[in-house]
Amino acid sequence: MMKYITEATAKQTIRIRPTDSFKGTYGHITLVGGSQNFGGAIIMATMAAVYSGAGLVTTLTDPVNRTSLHAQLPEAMVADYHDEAMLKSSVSGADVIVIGCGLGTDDDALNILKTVLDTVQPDQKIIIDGSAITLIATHHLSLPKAHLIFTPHQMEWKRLSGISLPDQADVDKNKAVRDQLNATVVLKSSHTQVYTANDVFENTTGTPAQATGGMGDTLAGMIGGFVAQFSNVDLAVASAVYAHSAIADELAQHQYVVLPHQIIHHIPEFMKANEA
Ligand SMILES: NC(=O)C1=CN([C@@H]2O[C@H](COP(=O)(O)OP(=O)(O)OC[C@H]3O[C@@H](n4cnc5c(N)ncnc54)[C@H](OP(=O)(O)O)[C@@H]3O)[C@@H](O)[C@H]2O)[C@@H](O)CC1
Ligand SMILES: Nc1ncnc2c1ncn2[C@@H]1O[C@H](COP(=O)(O)OP(=O)(O)O)[C@@H](O)[C@H]1O
Ligand SMILES: [Mg+2]
Repeated sequence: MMKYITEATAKQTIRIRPTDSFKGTYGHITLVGGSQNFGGAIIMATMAAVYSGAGLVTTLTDPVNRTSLHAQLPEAMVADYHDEAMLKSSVSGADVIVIGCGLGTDDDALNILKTVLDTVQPDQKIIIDGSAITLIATHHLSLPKAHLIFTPHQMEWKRLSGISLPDQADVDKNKAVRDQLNATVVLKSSHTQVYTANDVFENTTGTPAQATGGMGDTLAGMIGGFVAQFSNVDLAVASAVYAHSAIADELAQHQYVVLPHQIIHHIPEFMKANEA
């Protein structure tokens, strides 16, 4: 039976911070992505992770993106994703990895993705978005033992699952592929659904004002931030999906279009209003 993601989901998840805590309490995220052409995607994902409250954030990207990322977000550490030793150690040191936002699909991107998938350990959580999903589908890459969270839009889900867009309305078909992948699947659309081991949740927030490039990159970073901080992974994913679109709904009351960076700036306020 379909369950719904509501304000109650967010309030059940977002916790008042204990006084006796420090940055290590809130998780270390490593994000990997941002080719020379798609730097904006990894900047939005990184900002979303930091504004969601992740304790420590490291971004591995093409060096051409370093200055623009730091100009917006001095809080993030940045390294070159071509440096394989650095890539491996940054992945090993993370609680949560986010890969694929603006990664692209060329040979460099494929090699970087393979290195990350080879390095991930079973106790880690990895959010697989955008180009990383396309690469896994195209090259039939095998998946690591880890907590896998895929965040496909409908075309990416078609590439990964083989399910046509009309057939994606069939929850049982999506579920069957989720079971094969043994992953959490966030199937993004105007009514985003979250497939977990035991449940299917449908989001109740969202607006066509969100239909703009970078919106999914922002969600991937938010999911990373929520999963890094809140121990129930399914609730953390569902709450990030809810918050991303609830903030957009609020802004869309007065705006024709809502930009990803505008959502990002409102995350801390949303979390404060819903902490419990
Ligand atoms: N500023 C930046 O740096 C940005 C960087 N980005 C990065 O770019 C990379 C590629 O990601 P991508 O999603 O743009 O391309 P891709 O996977 O080929 O999908 C496009 C194809 O799928 C279709 N399609 C798409 N959505 C659909 C849907 N919901 N339902 C149905 N169909 C849908 C679409 O159809 P069409 O629009 O042509 O009708 C088209 O054929 C990725 O790494 C991402 O992070 C972007 O985030 C933008 C901002
Ligand atoms: N009409 C809509 N209503 C609600 N949400 C939408 C709508 N259109 C797009 N979105 C949301 O915007 C995001 C788009 O993700 P994606 O296609 O990966 O964007 P990008 O890769 O450009 O960042 C998803 O979270 C999706 O749910
Ligand atoms: Mg995307």
